Amino acid sequence: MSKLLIRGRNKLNGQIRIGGAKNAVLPILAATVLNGGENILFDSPDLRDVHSMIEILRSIGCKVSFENSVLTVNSSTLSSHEIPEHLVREMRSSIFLMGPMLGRCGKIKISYPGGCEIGPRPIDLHLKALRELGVKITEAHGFLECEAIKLEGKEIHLDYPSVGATENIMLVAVLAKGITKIRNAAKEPEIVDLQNYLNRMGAKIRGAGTSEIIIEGVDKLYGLEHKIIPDRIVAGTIATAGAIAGGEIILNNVVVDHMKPILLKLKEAGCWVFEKNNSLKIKSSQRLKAVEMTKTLPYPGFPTDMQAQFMALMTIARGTSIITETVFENRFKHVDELIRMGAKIKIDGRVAVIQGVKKLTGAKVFAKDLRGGAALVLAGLTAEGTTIVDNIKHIDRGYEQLDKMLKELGADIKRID
Ligand SMILES: CC(=O)N[C@H]1[C@@H](OP(=O)(O)OP(=O)(O)OC[C@H]2O[C@@H](n3ccc(=O)[nH]c3=O)[C@H](O)[C@@H]2O)O[C@H](CO)[C@@H](O)[C@@H]1O
Ligand SMILES: C=C(OP(=O)(O)O)C(=O)O
Repeated sequence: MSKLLIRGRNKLNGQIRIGGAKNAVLPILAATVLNGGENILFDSPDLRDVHSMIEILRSIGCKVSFENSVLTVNSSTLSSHEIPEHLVREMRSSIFLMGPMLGRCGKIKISYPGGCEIGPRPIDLHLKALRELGVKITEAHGFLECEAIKLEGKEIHLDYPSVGATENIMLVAVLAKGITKIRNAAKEPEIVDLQNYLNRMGAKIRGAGTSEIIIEGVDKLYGLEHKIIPDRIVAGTIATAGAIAGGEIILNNVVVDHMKPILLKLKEAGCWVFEKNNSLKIKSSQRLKAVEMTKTLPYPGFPTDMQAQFMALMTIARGTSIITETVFENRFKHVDELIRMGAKIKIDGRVAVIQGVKKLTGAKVFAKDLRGGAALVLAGLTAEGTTIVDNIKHIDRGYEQLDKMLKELGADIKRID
C-alpha cells in the first residue's frame, strides 16, 4: 500500500496550475456515450476515478485514449449495455452511465455502486426520477435492470438538491420526447459545465446553476471538443495547504467565483487572499484565528468536499471553531487520525468542536476517505516531526499527484510504495 511521508514545518511558496475537475469530467465522460461520435476532452485530470470510468467505457465497446490531459472517447462502437460489476464497485460515479445509456440504447444493467465511507449514499432520488421519465427498473440480487419504455419529459421535483441525481436526469432527458423541468436542482458549477458540454453537442438545456433546469429533448447529438473546468476542491485544498503551512502561493487556472465559499472562510481565519482574473494569491504569515461557525451545504454553501481540509486548518487556529456537516451522515472519519496528531476535537453527531492547539505532532495516520486523507496531508505539513499517511489510494481518486504539487511548492513530502 502506498504511503506519503511528510516532514512538517516547511513554508509553501511558488506557483501551481490547477487541472480539470474530477466532478466535472466524470459525468461528462459518461455523457460521451450519448452522441455515438468522437469526444475530445481537454484538461482531463489523471485520477484513479477517471481510469475507472475509462475502463467502464472500454468494457461497453467505446474506444478511449488518454494522453497529456487529453481524453478522446469514440462511442460509435458501443456494443454492450451491461456494466461489469467489479468496475461499478470501484466508483460511485458509475451510476452516471444510467441516464446516457437509457437515452442511447434504451437499456442498462448495472449493479448498485460500491459502498462508500462517508455515509450510506442511496440512489433513490435517481431511480424515482428515472421512473417518472418512463424507465422501468427491476431491482434484484444487487443489480438494476433498467429499460426505457417511453422516455417522456416531465416536471421533476427533487426532495434534496442532489448533484448526481440532477446530472442523471439531465443526461436521460436530453434524448427524451418533450420538456423536462428539474425543480430544486443542485447548482454546483460542475452541473453548468455538463450543461455547456451537452448543449455544444446539440442538446437544448437552460438554467443550470439555478434551482430550475429546463431540458428540451432532441433527436440527435454530435461528437465535440470540450475543456473541463478547473477543480475548485483541488484549488481549495492547495489554498488551505498554503494557509496551514504559511508562506505565499499562487494558484493559476482557477475560477475565482466558484471558490468564493471557500475563500470567505480562509479570509475569516485571517488569511490574505488576492484575486486576479483566473488566479489567486494566498498568503499566511501568522497563527490563524478560529472560525466560529462553518456549516457544509449544497453550492453556493461551503462544500462538504472541503470540510476535512478546513478542519485540519482549524486544529491549529487560535480559539474554538464549530464545523457542522449537513450533507453526509458520516464524514468525520479523519477526526480520530487528527487527534493522533495532537488535535483537540469533540464530535456530537454531525457537529465537531475543535479547540485550536499551538502545534500538531507527526504520527502514523490512515486515510479512510478521499478528502479526509487530504486533510491528514495538510496536517502533516504543519506538524512537528514526521507524518506518515497510509492508504493513499483514496487520495489518488481525486488528486493528480497531491505530493508532487506540494513538493513543487516547497513541502518535504515523498511517496513510498
Ligand atoms: C462525482 C461527484 O460529483 N461527487 C460529488 C457529488 O456526489 P453525489 O452526487 O453523490 O452527492 P449528492 O448531492 O447526490 O448527495 C448529497 C446528499 O443527498 C443524499 N442522496 C443523494 C442521492 C439520492 O438518490 N438520495 C440521497 O439521499 C446523499 O446520501 C447525500 O447525503 O456531490 C457531493 C455533494 O456536494 C460531493 O461530495 C461529491 O464530491
Ligand atoms: C465524495 C467525493 O467524491 P465521490 O462522489 O466521487 O465519492 C469527493 O470528491 O469528495
